[in-house]
Amino acid sequence: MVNNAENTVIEVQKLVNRFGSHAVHDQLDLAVYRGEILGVVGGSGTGKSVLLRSIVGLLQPRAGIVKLFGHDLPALSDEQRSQLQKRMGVLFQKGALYSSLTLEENVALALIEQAGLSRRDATALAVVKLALVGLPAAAGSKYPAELSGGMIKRAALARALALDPDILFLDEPTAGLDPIAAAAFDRLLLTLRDALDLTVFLVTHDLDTLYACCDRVAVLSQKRVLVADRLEVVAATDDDWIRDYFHGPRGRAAQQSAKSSAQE
Ligand SMILES: Nc1ncnc2c1ncn2[C@@H]1O[C@H](COP(=O)(O)OP(=O)(O)OP(=O)(O)O)[C@@H](O)[C@H]1O
Repeated sequence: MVNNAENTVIEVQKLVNRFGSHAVHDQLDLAVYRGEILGVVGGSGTGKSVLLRSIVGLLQPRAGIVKLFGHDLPALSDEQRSQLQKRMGVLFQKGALYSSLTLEENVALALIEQAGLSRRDATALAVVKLALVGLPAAAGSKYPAELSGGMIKRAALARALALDPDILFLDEPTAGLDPIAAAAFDRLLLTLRDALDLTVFLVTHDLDTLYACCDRVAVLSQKRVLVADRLEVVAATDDDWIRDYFHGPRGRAAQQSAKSSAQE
């Protein structure tokens, strides 16, 4: 697909975010295209999560424009904004499931609160969503504390997908998972993107995920997007952080592992 204005689902222009005197973003530009998995990387504190929060409307930027599906969020009425926000699903960094609710109840709650479904319908749909992310039926009645990190991430993903969003935002979904669970999550993400025609905004530190899943990678540095392009173009960019990240021992291992998988 050719990336152009027609298939741009997120457009960020001249974004400025600041906390007190600490500038996080200054004139940041970024476009996200329909159907892609965009990996967002950068050193710790470069503002990846703040960017995510600005796009989904959880944080009011100091300046700049954030357009979703061509609509400028602040220009919309509350009702229009809330309709648009239903087209986005978010999986936050810590999974953020309610510990006092079972997985089924966690997913159902999103459907009750955001789509106004009855408890019965919401529970029936929650069962489907949990199956969609590959969880066994028995997991639905379990509490988060009873499950592995990988299963919790899947349940949080089921909740992010509860309202059938067009865009999925994931904040470090494989953080804290062992390599096998992380690779399984990567494969699930690719399958779901294709099956559900999703666009994915993926904040990650995980080099294996970048190689396994991402169509493009955006690097945050010096308060802006330094480069947003295919992985090989990004990895060849002349920048100290990029060199250390992509060409350090972990970067080389991830690249090697991606090559071996492609040959299998
Ligand atoms: N609500 C807030 N109030 C004050 N400062 C904040 C707030 N949210 C974020 N920051 C600051 O903004 C900067 C960027 O934070 P952000 O969480 O986006 O970084 P990040 O790139 O996602 O980092 P990491 O990779 O470590 O998760 C950090 O210095 C953080 O302390």
